[in-house]
Amino acid sequence: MSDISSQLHGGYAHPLSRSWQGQSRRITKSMFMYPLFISDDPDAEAPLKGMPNQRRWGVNKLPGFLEPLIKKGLSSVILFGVPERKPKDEIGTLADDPEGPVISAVKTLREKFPDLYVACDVCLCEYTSHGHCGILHADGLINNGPSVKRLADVALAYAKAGAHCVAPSDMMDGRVGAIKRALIDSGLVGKTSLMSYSAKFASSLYGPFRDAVASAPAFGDRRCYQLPQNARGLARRAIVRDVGEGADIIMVKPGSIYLDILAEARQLAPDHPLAVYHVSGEYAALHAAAAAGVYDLKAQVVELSEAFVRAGATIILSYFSPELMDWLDE
Ligand SMILES: NCc1[nH]cc(CCC(=O)O)c1CC(=O)O
Ligand SMILES: [Zn+2]
Ligand SMILES: [Zn+2]
Repeated sequence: MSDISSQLHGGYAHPLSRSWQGQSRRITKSMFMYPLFISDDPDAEAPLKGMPNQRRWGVNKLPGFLEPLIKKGLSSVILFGVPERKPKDEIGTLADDPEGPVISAVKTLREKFPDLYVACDVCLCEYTSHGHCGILHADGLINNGPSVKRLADVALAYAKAGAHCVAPSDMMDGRVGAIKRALIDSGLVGKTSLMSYSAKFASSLYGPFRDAVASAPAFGDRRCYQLPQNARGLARRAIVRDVGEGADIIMVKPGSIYLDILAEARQLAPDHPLAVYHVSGEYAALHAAAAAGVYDLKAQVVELSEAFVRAGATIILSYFSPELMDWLDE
């Protein structure tokens, strides 16, 4: 009954997650999941310097911003919290603050937009004083055990608040199994999808995101937990591991320059929805290149989306989601 491998319902509890179980070769609006930065200032609508057209949104401003996009066909979002008012600490206490940005936004969005699929990124780096994705040993190295326990608590708090999907991006070993176990033990496993950032590489393409959420590590880097750029083998092992630990959706990140890994993920997890994260650095670079006349932005974004789908993606996390709701009508 409570075995991890027997839990399938959470992966298709929502009409949208049911649609992702097919493997369309065509780009559709329902493939796009829009990443949103949520401030703890409820009235924020602050432009982000490295990411044209993106903002840090306060909970009060979010419904007005999203309503027209949902009317045009936006069907899913993924939330990242940005605490600007309360102090960060060593263990990321603010991550599951009941009055914090993510939990408030989940509740608001579930109430205002009953059909919208709401995913929550699960990580500690936005909330820790040191900016790392887990809890640290005294010597500054990642302490995997307590990190996994803390991340499972955070994921559970988001699921309890109403998230359709929890998505751990921290890269600790064993967190997918721990989160699945927490969902089973709390009775939420049948309605909450678990999307794992399985093959997330230590990339130079995350800079604009780290500026947006103020999550750059205060010292060191993330190379001891995110995957080495050359690591095809580790990526394959992580994908297989996360399938075994009960992930409902597998993700590869970044997108464009990891298409080979995406195609491998499709082979290794042929029966799972497969997500690709078209990350902040890719987004910023596309805007810069289009502004320099290298190509037409829409043409290039649609071409890239074709490439993601051709390689096997069924879900695309993209900051271009708002534009795509128009472009895919044309
Ligand atoms: N856990 C942090 C996290 N979650 C998503 C991104 C990057 C997303 C983007 O660049 O758009 C990052 C940055 C990082 O790992 O440093
Ligand atoms: Zn992180
Ligand atoms: Zn290490």
